[in-house]
Amino acid sequence: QQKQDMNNRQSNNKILVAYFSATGTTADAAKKLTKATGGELYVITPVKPYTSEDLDWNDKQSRSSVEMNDPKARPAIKSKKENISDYDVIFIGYPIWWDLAPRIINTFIESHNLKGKTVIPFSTSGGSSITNSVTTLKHTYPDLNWQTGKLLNRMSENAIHEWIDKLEFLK
Ligand SMILES: Cc1cc2nc3c(=O)[nH]c(=O)nc-3n(C[C@H](O)[C@H](O)[C@H](O)COP(=O)(O)O)c2cc1C
Repeated sequence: QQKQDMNNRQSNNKILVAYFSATGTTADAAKKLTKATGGELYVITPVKPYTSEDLDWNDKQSRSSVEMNDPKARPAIKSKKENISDYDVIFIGYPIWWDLAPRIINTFIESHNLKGKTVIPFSTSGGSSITNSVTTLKHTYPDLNWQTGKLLNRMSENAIHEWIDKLEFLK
């Protein structure tokens, strides 16, 4: 039955799993999600990779601190996803930074036309919930069709499958 569902889903929706990951945790979650959805994986790559110094949240002058303190910061991305118009459903994954999505997620969203698509955030964190980051994204981009996001901390492939199977808009 599950196999059947997957096949139906693939024929009805084209799914993209786009993510940014600085240290690999969100990348792992994105790969599991890709398997569970039958979607295509897409890495949001910064032109300038984040070093461990860049990620030092104790340093107010670190790159991540400076970017997150500036709502208008838009770190450049290496490339745009071609043919984004082909996709119906876009998962967007990111690590929680200061209770928000990293600014590079804004760069990704603003570089592509996501209007009319179903957009589902997912993230990993050190313990914070995804809620505030999703509220902020919804507020910043009210014209997009946002769905409730999910924190995928330490989630198994099976648990991700269970979540996916409950999403009506994927059916
Ligand atoms: C600059 C920075 C800020 C962070 N802020 C938070 C936070 O507010 N809450 C939290 O739970 N974790 C926070 N974290 C931890 C990351 O969300 C967590 O380690 C995440 O899984 C990293 O994902 P990645 O390996 O895909 O980059 C922060 C990490 C960094 C580097």
